[in-house]
Amino acid sequence: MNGQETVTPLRLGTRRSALAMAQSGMVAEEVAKVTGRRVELVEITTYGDVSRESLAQIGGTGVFVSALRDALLEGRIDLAVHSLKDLPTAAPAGLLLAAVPEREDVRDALVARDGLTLAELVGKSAGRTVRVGTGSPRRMAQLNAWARALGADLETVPIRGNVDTRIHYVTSGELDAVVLATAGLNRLGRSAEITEHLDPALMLPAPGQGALAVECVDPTLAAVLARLDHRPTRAAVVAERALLATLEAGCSAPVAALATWAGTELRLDGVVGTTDGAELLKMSANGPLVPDETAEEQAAALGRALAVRLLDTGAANLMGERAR
Ligand SMILES: NCc1[nH]cc(CCC(=O)O)c1CC(=O)O
Repeated sequence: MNGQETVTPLRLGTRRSALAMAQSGMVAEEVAKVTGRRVELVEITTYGDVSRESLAQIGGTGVFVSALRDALLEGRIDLAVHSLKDLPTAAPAGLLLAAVPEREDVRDALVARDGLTLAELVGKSAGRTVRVGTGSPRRMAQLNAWARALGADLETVPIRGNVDTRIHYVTSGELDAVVLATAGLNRLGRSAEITEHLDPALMLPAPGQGALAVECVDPTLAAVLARLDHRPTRAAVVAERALLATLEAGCSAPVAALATWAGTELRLDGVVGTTDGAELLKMSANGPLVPDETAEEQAAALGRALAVRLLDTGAANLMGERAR
């Protein structure tokens, strides 16, 4: 007996998808190490998992998160693991973002037929439309903008579903390629199926992509879970999410954002566009971050400032404009 069996295990709430289970399993091991407690996974079905409607119809990626948050607030679980990019920028009162562990690969990945890259697909499909599956307006906007600039005959096809379902569109021959997050494929041990890692210059990732969020309610538990926090990752995603939150208040066009570190400088790239790729606005900002207790607020200020510049430069006029 090591004594661990006598204390109640921590209940870690997770979605049931293969990706969520893989992510939660990894975090559970780390949580067990820092808390010295056993961790059991509690599977929670979210509306996003059972509905086949498009994410836009059912209210965005927040549908994956709200059932887990309800379980936390009702005390049915002690902590929850989310993909940070699915986490709405506004959190209900009482929830603590206890840890943002070190980020995985941030890039989007192409899984294409015959091992091809995007450029090869377009080059080898003369006279035929290249069909690329993605349900993400952000990915559609950037793929379509890329194709327009090249005069390439490419069509984005809205698809949804888990990683298996999406890759099956390619293996079945229905689509030429699909775009997925590299991080998800890596965590599932399926990186070998990636045929191209898309350069962020072509396909800027979603705010928070590749990062996880560990949420809980109990401040004592949060203080222990803070040992899983990776500060450079947290500052980066704080900047990206501040940009997203500010843009969400000003327009509803697709948004991409990526903060990267160069020494003590945080560089933030942002993209806002129209889904058809006819307009794509790209801007970046740099901030030397002082690594003190205000680092997160400095990162957030960088994100808000870039969002305001994007809005002033035309993001507010893009399709889907909201009154402001
Ligand atoms: N929108 C669903 C979602 N949420 C997080 C990931 C991947 C893992 C990550 O970005 O951390 C995915 C799948 C995808 O975009 O291919």
